[in-house]
Amino acid sequence: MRTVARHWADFQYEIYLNGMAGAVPRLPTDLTRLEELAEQRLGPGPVGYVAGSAGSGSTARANRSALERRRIVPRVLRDVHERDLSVEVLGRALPAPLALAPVGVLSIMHPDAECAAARAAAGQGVPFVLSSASSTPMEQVAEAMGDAERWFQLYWPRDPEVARSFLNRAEAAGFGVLVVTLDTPLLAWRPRDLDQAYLPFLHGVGTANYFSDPAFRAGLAKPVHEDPNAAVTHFVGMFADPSKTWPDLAFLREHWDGPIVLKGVLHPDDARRAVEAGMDGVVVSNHGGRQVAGSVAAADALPGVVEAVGDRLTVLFDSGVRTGDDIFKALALGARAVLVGRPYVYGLGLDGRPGVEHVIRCLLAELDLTLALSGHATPGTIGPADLTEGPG
Ligand SMILES: Cc1cc2nc3c(=O)[nH]c(=O)nc-3n(C[C@H](O)[C@H](O)[C@H](O)COP(=O)(O)O)c2cc1C
Ligand SMILES: CCCCCCC(=O)C(=O)O
Repeated sequence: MRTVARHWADFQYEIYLNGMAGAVPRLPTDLTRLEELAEQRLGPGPVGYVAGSAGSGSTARANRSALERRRIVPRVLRDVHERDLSVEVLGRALPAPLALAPVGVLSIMHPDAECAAARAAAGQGVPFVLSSASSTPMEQVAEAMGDAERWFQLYWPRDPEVARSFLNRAEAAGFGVLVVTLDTPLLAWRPRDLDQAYLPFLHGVGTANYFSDPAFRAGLAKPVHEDPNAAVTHFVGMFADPSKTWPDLAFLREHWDGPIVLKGVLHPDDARRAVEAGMDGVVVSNHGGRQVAGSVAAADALPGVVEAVGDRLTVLFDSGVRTGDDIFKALALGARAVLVGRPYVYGLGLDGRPGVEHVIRCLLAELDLTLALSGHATPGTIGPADLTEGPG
């Protein structure tokens, strides 16, 4: 089950060695600088879609301040010479507690889109979570990844035949974990997209899994290429179903053999219901602040969910992770692993597959060093005692 330990911090030495030969990294190693660079190079439409969040952005800001407010209390003299970031998640041996979050429509950022991001993840051994709303059909992404660890994110289609078809296709294409996103039964009020009237799906971008799906196409009067507008309209009506309730999860359990993880859980009672429904995990997430404006910060919700179900479910975390120390803090609050969204999307936009690799390597090198400098040799020894809450 265990993976061979990788020396993530070696990336630091690689960078310095390259520097002796006159080369500096193509992208900044402070990943918080990527958004601005991406906006300069790619323009406001696509980057506005990626960077944007719900309402005035208060949830996205709260995500950051909830992580920044928590401070690591380093320990010394603990023999951190040999380190191993590997963890077991949902029965899978991962080289580090990190996965790439499901992000739709990656083709707005780079023509190689999901395949480039998926190859980068595969090369680093990090799971890639493919969005239902990808610009590339799931089978093509699977082919790009070989045997590498891949999970499929479901936007639960209104039509059960389409839902069943997605699950069958994902299973057949080797996606091992189903991540069901529950926080987006409707698209939130997102002023940055509204002000630019920019929504790629309405142009048939990010609809590849639907337009390639036999059950979806069976609902169209004409083939997609003959009437693309009708296909888009069908997609908009199909994409999600706000009338779903907890008992509906039985359908997914019935049609998916592997682990099922519910994404977008913030309340301990919802986490308890996930246990009752036979789910395997939850992602404590507020969708990177893109859904409920004024929502609780994901890092503030994490301890309550861990306390409620941490001994019965795998608790994952996302929303606001930008650095290795953010990952450390999420682990200290009880997450088993974290998902990262926007940083890798900016890396993709700026440099394709190498840009995504850069982001993964920076995050994990920084995590490795943070672990060592805080007195830990493995993620397993990190806990709440490693954190304090600083002022403001
Ligand atoms: C442009 C964009 C598209 C997204 N698309 C999806 C999606 O298709 N499915 C999904 O479950 N989450 C989606 N998310 C949310 C991410 O999975 C994740 O929860 C969020 O990005 C984490 O926050 P972070 O960006 O601060 O890391 C999207 C996020 C962004 C930024
Ligand atoms: C109408 C399709 C909406 C897909 C939403 C993708 C997403 O999760 C996000 O933008 O956030």
